[in-house]
Amino acid sequence: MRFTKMHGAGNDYVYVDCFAENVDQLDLPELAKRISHRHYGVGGDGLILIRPSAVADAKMQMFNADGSESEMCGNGIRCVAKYVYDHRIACKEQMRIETGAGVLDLSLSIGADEKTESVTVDMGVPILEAASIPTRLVSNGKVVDHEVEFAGQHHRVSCVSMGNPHCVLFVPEATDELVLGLGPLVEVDPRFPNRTNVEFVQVLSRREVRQRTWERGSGETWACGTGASAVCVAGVLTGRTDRTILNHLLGGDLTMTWDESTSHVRMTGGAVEVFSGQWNE
Ligand SMILES: N[C@H](CCC[C@H](N)C(=O)O)C(=O)O
Repeated sequence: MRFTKMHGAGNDYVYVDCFAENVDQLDLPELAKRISHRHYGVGGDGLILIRPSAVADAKMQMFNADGSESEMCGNGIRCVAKYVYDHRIACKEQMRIETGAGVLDLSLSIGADEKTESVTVDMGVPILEAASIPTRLVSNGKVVDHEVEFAGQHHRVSCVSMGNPHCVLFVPEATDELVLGLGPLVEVDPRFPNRTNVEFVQVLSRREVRQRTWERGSGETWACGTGASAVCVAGVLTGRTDRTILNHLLGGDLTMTWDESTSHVRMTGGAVEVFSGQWNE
């Protein structure tokens, strides 16, 4: 089976082109675990399948490194768009990609070499109702700077779904103790029935933040696009940041806007193809 390694802001996945490869007989959660392994496999934050779609130019199916499936991946969808354009599956600078969180619109910026340089994704309208995220932190309404106790410590959290669940904590500094210590506890806290992705965010100014991410099913990653979207929304809801921010993640920067008139979140960032190979297991 041929695969391609790609990353968006250092959030790296193993991509399989299912326009060319047949994966029907494979145990996909098991394949995701093995191929993502950084010592025994190709190495990555998970596995993303680029599939034909009946309603869009392509369909993205995404698995975390632990084999669990997620609805959406913001860095992944930019890479899927780049692959679809650069490999001439659809030569369109405006394309639509189907995800577990609906069909999203993407706009590609093409370089002089005829390859995709950056991609803007319309991430849609964030989901804020607690039951739909889902979280049981409150019985109804939004979770915005809500005081919560995790392992005996008090924190303020804001919860946003971008199709997948996020819990955002604004902190003076995103330390290892928080990301690697608290992150895994929040991920599996029973008040998040589907588990959750966790973002630790330092506000640098009203227009600039620094984010570290503990991802559901993959641990710390170098970037998270749905997480950056959730952070953009949470920053506005809590009055900390403007509607357009530059988000510095460990592996690169993402520009985020929560549009006031449409309520849609837009994300712009790079997408990089690193290498291709053949998986022989
Ligand atoms: N890194 C991805 C998100 C993966 C989310 C996944 N860990 C989940 O279980 O929802 C992003 O760029 O949006």
